[in-house]
Amino acid sequence: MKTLLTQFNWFLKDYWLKRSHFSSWLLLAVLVGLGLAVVAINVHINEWSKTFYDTLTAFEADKLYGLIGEYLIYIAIFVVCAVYRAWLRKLLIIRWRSHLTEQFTGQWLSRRAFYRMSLNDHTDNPDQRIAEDINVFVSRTIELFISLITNLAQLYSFLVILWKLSGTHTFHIFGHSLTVTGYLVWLAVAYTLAGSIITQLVGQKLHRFNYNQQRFEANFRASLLRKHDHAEQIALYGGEAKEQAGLRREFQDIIGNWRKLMNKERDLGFFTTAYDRFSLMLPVLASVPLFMAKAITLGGLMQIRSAFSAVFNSLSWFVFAYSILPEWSASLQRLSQFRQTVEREQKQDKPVLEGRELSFNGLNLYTPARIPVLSNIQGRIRPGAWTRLAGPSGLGKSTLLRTIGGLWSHYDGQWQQSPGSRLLLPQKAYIGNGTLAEALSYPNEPAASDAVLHELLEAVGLGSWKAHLNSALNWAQTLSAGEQQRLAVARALLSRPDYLYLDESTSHLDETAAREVLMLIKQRLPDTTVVMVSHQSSLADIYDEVLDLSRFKAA
Ligand SMILES: Nc1ncnc2c1ncn2[C@@H]1O[C@H](COP(=O)(O)OP(=O)(O)OP(=O)(O)O)[C@@H](O)[C@H]1O
Repeated sequence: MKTLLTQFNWFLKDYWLKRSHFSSWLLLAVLVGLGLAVVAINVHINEWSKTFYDTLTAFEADKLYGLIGEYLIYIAIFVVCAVYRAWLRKLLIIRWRSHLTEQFTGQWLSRRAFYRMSLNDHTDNPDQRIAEDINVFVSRTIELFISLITNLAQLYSFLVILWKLSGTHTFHIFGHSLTVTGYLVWLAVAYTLAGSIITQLVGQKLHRFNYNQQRFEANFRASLLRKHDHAEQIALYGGEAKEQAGLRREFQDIIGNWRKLMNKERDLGFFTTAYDRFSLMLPVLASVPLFMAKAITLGGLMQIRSAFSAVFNSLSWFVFAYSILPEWSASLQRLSQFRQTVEREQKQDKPVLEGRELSFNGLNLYTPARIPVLSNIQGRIRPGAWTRLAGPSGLGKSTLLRTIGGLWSHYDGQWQQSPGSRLLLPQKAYIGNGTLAEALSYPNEPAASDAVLHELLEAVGLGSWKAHLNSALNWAQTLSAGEQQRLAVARALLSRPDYLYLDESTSHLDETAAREVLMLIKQRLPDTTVVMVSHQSSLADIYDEVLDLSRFKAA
């Protein structure tokens, strides 16, 4: 409980205790005000119903018009308050959610936390945390808070009314007499409590089935998405039948659980529907003794009925709120854990030691599970030269490139680099959505003129795509693997880094094309220090130096 409060406190401080969010406080105050206004109107309507039914029974037709007019005014105010309450609540939700989403995505994407988290299998899915949990947490917090105040006010107002209307009554049961004050209040409390306990008991299994249903639906969706992402490979293998069988199997889980869920809901429905329906008549039946004794009029009976129903609804809300608290606290916990993981990963970001050149002095590399990869690496990379990292597959060449590229933090010992920008081109370039000009300029916005980009495309061998510079195609699907590598080289030429790290970045090109592309880099970026990994042995003359990492293989 204490941790939950501490976690919640962070979210309060982060948004609600900042001066800049004063307008959200105003919004919240208006929302609470509208909720209280709705309660006040309900109280008036409750009093009105007594007068109205008493007027009816007294056949005072001339008074009816005035009463109907009064009712229409109440309804008009009620409608405006209720509609704006829902509208403003949504406005407040989207404000707080925007702030948190900005905050979470910003933190997650800063200091490479997102990259390190992607290396750990056990880290939560960011898509669920950022998209789903923030939404659940924000909506539930606001809904719970506002309805708590409104329901407390409604409960108090109508309990007072019901208490007054019940008066003190003496019941005669089996020869005994029992005098009770406010008996309708006790009846409402007992009826709601009994109903809620039975609903909880019958519906207990529903939670599990609902949870499983969401899980199975998510699995099915993810599976469909995988087919979309790997459409080409599946089509090439002719794996359609196998995939359909897999989808059918996964959908069977949905069907199986759905059946269990609908049966359980049916069982619960028998009780809850009867329970709700009966709650409409119960106060009438319970007031019959007062009515028969002429202690109350028909108007009084109707007033009791509506007051009872208000008390019943408010009490039921507390039970409902209690049942959604676990969902709320689970989203709060998951968000807090995600936030703490991001903070921890950000702290892993190690500052680069500045020196005169790129050099290693007893550098030890590990896997995220702390298994040694390379130990005690020594050496220097000559500024402006081209150095190839050599060694057998799986030795740790890419890991070293990731380290000097600023991605890998699982190391100790020392390495240093002279100040300057760096760019790492992996084997497979990332190409997001957008135009070819945007893909070329990534991660910056296109700043170069079309003429410059046309020339660049021509230079890297993508001249045939010049006409499509401003077309938004699915470039990751459209360009061949080799063309994607050419595009990555074009990006490097555009951004002109001081350090360029090439991790098998020409592996999809034939050796002549690879040589042309590398020579282009040499020619256009003569001062850039290049460190590369390549298995294309015929390119040996391209490098000035070779750093053989085999001797640093971890024991
Ligand atoms: N994210 C990771 N989690 C666990 N182990 C990893 C991770 N990344 C790399 N490794 C391990 O570290 C070792 C070195 O991998 P690395 O990719 O650096 O080798 P490499 O020399 O570049 O190999 P190749 O020439 O085949 O590309 C391998 O045993 C690999 O399994």
